Amino acid sequence: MKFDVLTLFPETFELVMKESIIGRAQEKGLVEVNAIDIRDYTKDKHRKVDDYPFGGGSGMVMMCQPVFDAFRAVTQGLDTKPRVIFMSPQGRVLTQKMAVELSKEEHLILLCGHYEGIDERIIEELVDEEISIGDYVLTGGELPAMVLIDCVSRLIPGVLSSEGSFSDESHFNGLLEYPQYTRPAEYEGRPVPEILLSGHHANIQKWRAEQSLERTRKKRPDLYEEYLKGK
Ligand SMILES: CC(C)(C)c1cccc(C(=O)NCC2(NC(=O)c3cccc4nocc34)CCCCC2)c1
Repeated sequence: MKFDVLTLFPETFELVMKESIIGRAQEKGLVEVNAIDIRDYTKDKHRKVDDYPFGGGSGMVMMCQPVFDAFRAVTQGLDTKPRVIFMSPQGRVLTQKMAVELSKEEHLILLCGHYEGIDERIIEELVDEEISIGDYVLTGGELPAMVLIDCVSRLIPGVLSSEGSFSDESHFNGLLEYPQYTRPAEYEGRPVPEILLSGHHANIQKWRAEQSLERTRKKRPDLYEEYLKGK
């Protein structure tokens, strides 16, 4: 899977994307993350990438030319146009189901906005779909792009070393995780549920399944509904 990220802050990606599982996945050649600096494609002698909005208003808007030319640089020579995703508050909110779909792509181009936004003609012409990571105000699309890369990369075979455990991880079946404990068995007088120390694997699995269901029903009734529908 190749991610080409069009951004004004490529160094942010280099730092985050070489760490942890994404870094290892890149070393294994399973995932490639290229941060493309939109500013490298500006034709303006002052390397301008933004300008005042037509119609007035506060803030600046990202201009067409640098983004169009960065896009062309990434896609030139390719026989198929990769799927272009604009990380945007106006997009469909990212879910695990969408991540599974995206993980089947070979090559994704992610576009990150900044300032007050991007010129609409970029969206009309280049963008296939807008995806949001959630309803809150952010400074740019960079963190959302890293969130998308993280959740999609984990789904690529070979990226997660413990592939086996993935299947029983509760988010795989859409439920919240059961409570987790580790040593010591009693911490400052606080015990670990007996069942987990019993060694009865069938009972432990049953208890965990009940805990996942109960927690999801209580904390995320929306996910619980989804789960019941999917059963
Ligand atoms: C109603 C709501 C959602 C609170 C809202 C309404 C109006 C504006 C924003 C907002 O944050 N504008 C700033 C902006 N955000 C994002 O890029 C962004 C935000 C959230 C999730 C995202 N997922 O991907 C990208 C995301 C970064 C600078 C360039 C313009 C977009 C938010």
